[in-house]
Amino acid sequence: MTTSQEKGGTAAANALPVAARTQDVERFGPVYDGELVDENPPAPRPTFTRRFMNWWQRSRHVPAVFKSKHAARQGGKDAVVWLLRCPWRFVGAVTRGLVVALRGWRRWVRVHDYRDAAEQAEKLSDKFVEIRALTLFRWKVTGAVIAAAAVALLVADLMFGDRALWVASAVTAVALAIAGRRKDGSPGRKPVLSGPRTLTWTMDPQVLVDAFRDAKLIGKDESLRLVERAARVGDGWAITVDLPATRKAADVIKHRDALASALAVDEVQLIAERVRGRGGHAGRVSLWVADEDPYSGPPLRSPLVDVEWWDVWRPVPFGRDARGRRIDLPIVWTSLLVGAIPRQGKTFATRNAVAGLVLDPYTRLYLFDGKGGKDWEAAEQVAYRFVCGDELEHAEVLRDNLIGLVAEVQARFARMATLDDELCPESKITPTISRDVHLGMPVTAVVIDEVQVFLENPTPQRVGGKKMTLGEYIADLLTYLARKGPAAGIVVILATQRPDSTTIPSRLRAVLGSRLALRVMDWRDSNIVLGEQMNTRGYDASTLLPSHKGVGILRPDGETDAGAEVLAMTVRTYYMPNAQWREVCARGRALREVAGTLAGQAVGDFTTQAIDAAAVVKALGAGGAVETGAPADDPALPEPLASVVEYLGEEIDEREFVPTAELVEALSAEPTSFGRQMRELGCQSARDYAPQDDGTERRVRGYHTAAIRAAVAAARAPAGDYGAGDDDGR
Ligand SMILES: Nc1ncnc2c1ncn2[C@@H]1O[C@H](COP(=O)(O)OP(=O)(O)OP(=O)(O)O)[C@@H](O)[C@H]1O
Repeated sequence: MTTSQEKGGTAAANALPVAARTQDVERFGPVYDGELVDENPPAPRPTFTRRFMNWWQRSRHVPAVFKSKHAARQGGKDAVVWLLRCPWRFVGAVTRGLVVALRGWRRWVRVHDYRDAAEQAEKLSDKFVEIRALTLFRWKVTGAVIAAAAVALLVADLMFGDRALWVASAVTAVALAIAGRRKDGSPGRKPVLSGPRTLTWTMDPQVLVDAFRDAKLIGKDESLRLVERAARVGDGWAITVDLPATRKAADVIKHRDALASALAVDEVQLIAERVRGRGGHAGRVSLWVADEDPYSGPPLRSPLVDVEWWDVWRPVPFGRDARGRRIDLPIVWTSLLVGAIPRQGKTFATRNAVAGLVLDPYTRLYLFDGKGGKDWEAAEQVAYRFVCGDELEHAEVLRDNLIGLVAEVQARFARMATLDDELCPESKITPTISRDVHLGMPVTAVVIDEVQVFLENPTPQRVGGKKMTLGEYIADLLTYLARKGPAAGIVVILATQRPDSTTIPSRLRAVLGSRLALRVMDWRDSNIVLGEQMNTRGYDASTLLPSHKGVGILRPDGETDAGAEVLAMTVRTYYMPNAQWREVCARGRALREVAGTLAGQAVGDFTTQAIDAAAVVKALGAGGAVETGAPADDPALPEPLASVVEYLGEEIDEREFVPTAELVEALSAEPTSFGRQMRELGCQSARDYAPQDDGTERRVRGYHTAAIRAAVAAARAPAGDYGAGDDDGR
């Protein structure tokens, strides 16, 4: 995103439908013009010059300093620093050379090599007399050399004066400096640095190479290639390096903490990212080392507080990364899960996303607050439905509204099927459809804070002849909405302080597109929010600090400013205290009044539409078959997948991991061909912990149920079916 927030506000305002713009909108806040861009392409250079410049820029033989003004400036600075440091480095090298010379002489005079050899051959006592004689002889040689040198110096002094002494001293110093110059693998000559090495490595990239070796990210004989030298970026230093061939940048990200330790900085200060796309490859890493904890400053003010209105089709300002880069989160066509232990900023983070919806008058909000506090109170004035509380009656209202929304999804798909291709090209809602009040399909968000309160409700229900708890039914409804709703403009946003596998069933998690994990208890909880195996890829929200309120790991669904290829990033969410939140909500109401879109509870209308409950149950059955366990004789499922699904039954949703040994035994299958067949069906085995008979846990080979479910979905769903994703396969 290249325009500033204010520009964004203007662009968004221009996008307002004519109906809304022609009414009396009271404007406040500055409105800036867009950035001027020179559209005229530069005149092409003569071919030879261009070819020469190309060669010059790419040639390995041309030093980097001659390639750009920036590099030349940096090179000049480096040269000055080098010159200033020269005298100190020379003194240091001479001192180290002296130590090396003295050590070498000591070893020689004490006949260490001979002594060691005799010791190893266990003949030390036999050789004792010989060693002693040799030691004595070497002492005598030393004495003779010193005496000869002293005499030679004296004679030279007498013959040539002080000059001879100076020349001799200079030659000795240079010899010692050469002996004492830094060389890898020379014992006693490795730099031992104290304190953070951030500054040191910017001066001497060898320190960075050593850190990579110490962190075991490269081998002892391997080195790094500098792609971009250390430069100041924001409040830290950035550098881009190429790893040796076959080493992977993903491993550096995974073992970031080991590298942080080797560089003697806190891991929150070290940001390691892969450089992808053009100019990047699997072995190129960009490192940024912050001068201090980048998340410790004063809270960040949300840009949404200062905009007149927001277009919800644009990613919503969500926070900033450690380097201060803005992170915007796409809201439409996806869904969001926020998980964290209490008091880490879950509600505030969720409010950031919801603020974007509040500030777009063409959106509809269903808000359910299971906490029952005043965090969401202000949104009541704009919400189509607002429910606050954790009693049975509140859970029932939620259920009824979700049933209504499932019916609404079906109705929207039916209506979209009748629209012409120009208005609705892909059976998906578009900005034009969502803003056409006559079509009645506004972007609608179902926001549930503390969703676990509702999902754990044990009240028995009978749904389509099947017995289940109210919580399970709500989970099924939410799963349907998160799976089918986004294409119809219905967005699910859930926040929970209990991100465990029993509270949020995996079938629901698997269809939630974006995830934000603020601090959680352990890596398992982190994986539950972010997706399977994310800790092994270097993303573990349990390592975030308690003092880092509002800081979390975001795994976005779709492209963010950090790029579509970025798997996840640590983000410090914007802080919108209650006063600002109230302001935003009041503005949202005013905008809806002007646009004529204020509806539902906000205008005292509590009526609900008549719903065909049987159609909803049927829809759930069709949409939920994959998650709730397939019938064994399902003809769509090939073997051995069908047998695996039959064997696991309901456990396919309840368990995370099934050992191969267990499956092979239960199905009486031959292990090798079983593995091959599963692989062919797109179900890869993995290694993970599984409980043993003796109560311990051991890492064994097996299948993650998410992978099995994904393979089931792939085997069943027609190509391109929307939402057939899983935790990792998104
Ligand atoms: N982005 C942020 N920057 C700075 N401080 C924040 C941020 N977000 C939240 N906080 C602080 O953290 C506190 C807890 O936030 P919040 O109420 O959102 O937590 P929660 O996870 O929803 O808690 P609970 O689970 O109890 O509802 C807030 O009072 C606020 O002071």
